[in-house]
Amino acid sequence: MASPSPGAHYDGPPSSWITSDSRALLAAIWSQKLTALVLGPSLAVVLWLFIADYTSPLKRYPGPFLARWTNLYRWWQVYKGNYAPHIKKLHEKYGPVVRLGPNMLDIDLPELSRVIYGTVGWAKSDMYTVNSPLVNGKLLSNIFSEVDPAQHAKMKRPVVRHYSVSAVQALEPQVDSVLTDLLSLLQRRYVEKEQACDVGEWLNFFAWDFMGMVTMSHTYGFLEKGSDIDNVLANNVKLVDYFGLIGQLTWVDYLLDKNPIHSFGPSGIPSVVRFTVEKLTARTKGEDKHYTPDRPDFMQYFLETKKTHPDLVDDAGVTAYMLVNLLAGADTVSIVFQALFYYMLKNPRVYARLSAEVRTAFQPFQLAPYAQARALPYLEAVVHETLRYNPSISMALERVVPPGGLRLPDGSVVPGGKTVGMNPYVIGRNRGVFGEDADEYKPERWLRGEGEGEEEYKERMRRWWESMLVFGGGSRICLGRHVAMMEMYKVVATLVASFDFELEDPEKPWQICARWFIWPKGIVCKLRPRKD
Ligand code: HEM
Repeated sequence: MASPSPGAHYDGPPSSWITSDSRALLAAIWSQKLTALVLGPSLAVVLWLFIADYTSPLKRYPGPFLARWTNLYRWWQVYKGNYAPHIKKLHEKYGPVVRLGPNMLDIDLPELSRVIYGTVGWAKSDMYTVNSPLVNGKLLSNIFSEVDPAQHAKMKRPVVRHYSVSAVQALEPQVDSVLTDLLSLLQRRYVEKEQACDVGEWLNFFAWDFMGMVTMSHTYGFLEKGSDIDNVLANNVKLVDYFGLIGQLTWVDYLLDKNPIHSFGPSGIPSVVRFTVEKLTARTKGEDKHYTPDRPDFMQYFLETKKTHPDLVDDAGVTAYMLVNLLAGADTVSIVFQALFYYMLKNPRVYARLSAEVRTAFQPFQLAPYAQARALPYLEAVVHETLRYNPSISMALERVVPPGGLRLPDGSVVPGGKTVGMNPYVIGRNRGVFGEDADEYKPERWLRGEGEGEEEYKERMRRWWESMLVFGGGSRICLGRHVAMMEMYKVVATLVASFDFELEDPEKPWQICARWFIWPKGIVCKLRPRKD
């Protein structure tokens, strides 16, 4: 019998070599090997999952089955785009504490908001680091994304005074100039031409141009163009969605956006970055034609900070503060505006009462001064109710439990190192705080009730605001909340005093996509000159 020589063709042993007995034997050996190969690791994984679940200190907290083992459950809910409403349903099913991941609890206990957001030592979770780019191998955090409380305090200290009520009131002329543009564009394009107007889209253009104006005395030009420019708005949605999605699986960020070989992350908004840097360069060279010292803006405030805190703020720091303003302040306000117009127009009672109040105070096309607008009680009620009912943020504001743990009202203790968070949407609809009708849009709840004493009313308002997390809380509370309030009061009062609005199809609901933000779409209206 010739053995096959190296390199020669070999057809295998003659079939007569393999008897049926040896075939059966071979098959048995292979099936044993396969069984060992497949079943062994599978059993090990199942055992590991069982042990991980059994020994987890969070095992007592209820939640969806898959969430006990993987954050993919949360990722999937974000991906589906109905996050906040879904989490609310989970709380209705499981109670105030829901386990949303192997190490994460979503908590609907407003009485704990002061503890989680208002006490020292509660760091933001690593979800936020997705928001910090990797530069030369180091995370470049910003005032929103920094997770270390001490580092965050260093970033906040130099700029916090520029967001105070008085600093913000000094920006009012900047608001007026963009508001004037909005009014005349709506008048020319829609009222005079009797065309249906996608009000949501225009409020979004306004919110972005407004942030450009208060930040660098120059708009990006969305209103003038009447559309997106360089895909800034579309890419920004991708950027924010990436944060919401990959924030659930932070390690994936190192395979995608922070991949050292090639980044697969979202493209970002390079033209906005370029525009911001150009404006800053022009200002520092004294060549900025749009800036006059009698109309301050945030860039000027931040440049002052560079002088007062040279150890903490350089040009890159000024650019970062400006960019965070744009990214944190445009979409958030735009979403609340859109929700306010949608719910106001869906509820004729609300629209009638608001327009009666506003029209008594302001003439058509009069730019409502902030001080006067915020003195209108029903307008205030509508703004507060919209913030409660439809906060811009759809996800929990995650924090890491400090080493001492978190004691829950049932006596259990969530150990240090675990992640907990409250969702502004869920908390805003908590029946224990806002009443059995918390799921209804009803601005009247913010007015003083019949028979309610002044002190009692003030105490209720204090309690409600303390519970609501629409602007976050404690040392990480939204820096721009006074800016947002000024913008909302002035814009709503001015628009409602100027035009009659009517939904083009009152039966057609808007569409929302709830990931990190609750993106609205489809608020198409007929606009007419104000009748009375
Ligand atoms: C209705 C509008 C707004 C809403 C609902 C809102 C909401 C929030 C929330 C919930 C946080 C805290 C996030 C967390 O703890 O994870 C936050 C932080 C922040 N917001 Fe706003 N925001 C709004 C408008 C603005 C505006 C207009 C600006 C800029 C002028 C702004 C700038 C910031 C900044 C800089 C932070 C980070 C603060 C820090 O960590 O120290 N926001 N915002």
